[in-house]
Amino acid sequence: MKRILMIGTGGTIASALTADGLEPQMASSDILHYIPNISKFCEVSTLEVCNIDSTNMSPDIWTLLTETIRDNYDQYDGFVVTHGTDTMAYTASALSYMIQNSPKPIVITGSQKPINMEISDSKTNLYDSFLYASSDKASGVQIVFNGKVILGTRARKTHSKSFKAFSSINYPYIAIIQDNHLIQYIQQPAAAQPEFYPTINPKVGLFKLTPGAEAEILDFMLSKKDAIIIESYGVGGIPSFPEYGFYDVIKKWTKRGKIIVMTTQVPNEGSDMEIYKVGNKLKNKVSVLEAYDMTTESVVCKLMWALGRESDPDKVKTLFYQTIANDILF
Ligand SMILES: NC(=O)C[C@H](N)C(=O)O
Repeated sequence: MKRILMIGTGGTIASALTADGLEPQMASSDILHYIPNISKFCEVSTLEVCNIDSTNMSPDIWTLLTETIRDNYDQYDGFVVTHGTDTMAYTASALSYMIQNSPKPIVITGSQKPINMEISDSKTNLYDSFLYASSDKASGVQIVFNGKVILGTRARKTHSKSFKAFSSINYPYIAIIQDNHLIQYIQQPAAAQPEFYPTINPKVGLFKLTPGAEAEILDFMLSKKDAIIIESYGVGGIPSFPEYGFYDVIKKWTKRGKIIVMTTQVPNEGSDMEIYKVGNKLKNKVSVLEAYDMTTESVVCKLMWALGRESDPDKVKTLFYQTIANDILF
């Protein structure tokens, strides 16, 4: 019998309807009562690190989650974290960098409808998550949702209401679960022991380009943060007319040691800045990094992890381009 630790954080799966809308209220032990059949294959202990709508998720809670899993690691065979869907992809990315090469599965799940509603995806998602966390083939960090197992570094919320809330970006599903049967397509590489990195640097920001966007705003953001991700268009570039001022702002702050990563707002296939002149100059004359096939969620969390370990831009660059949990393969 597998021993699984269920860690509650809140979200719709733990929510009840109040006069002001849905609010997380249920403890993990209450949620567990809805899926008695899992006792056939696992024994579950429960705890909560918080009980929040995941809109309130923070890097401090990621540290707490990492420490909780680290402190309980030896006592359990796997972990199920219940979480709101809104920032679940960020937490899946964060845990992929903060807990690396885990031989034991760390599964994150949640739902689009509360567990006590007549029509809800909660019970299936939870049951599937415990099934996956109890599998000998599972390892590392992943989201289990709507019958799909998505690598933590590749998940993105792509539907705000329907049960198929998550997609796997630029990477296949690693497994599917159909009628309680697990079909494992890809096994994650794991080490004998995981590495835990509970300390991260949260001073990472995101600047989304829109026609008319002002370099002044980017300048302000770079004055406040240690790293900025620019979510650009297409395969990547920056408005290049000198009067726009973007090139000068980027040059000024990279010279001062700030990290700038270019990524794309296009959901699939990633960046390739060298294709167009608007990106090429930036890539080759200024030391701007590039996200390639990584998700924006992973870029945010990878920078927090890398900046938590190093401050020298060359060392951050080396960590950034290192493939971790299959996050960058381009
Ligand atoms: N489906 C959900 O869980 C959404 C909720 N607002 C949350 O992220 O906590």
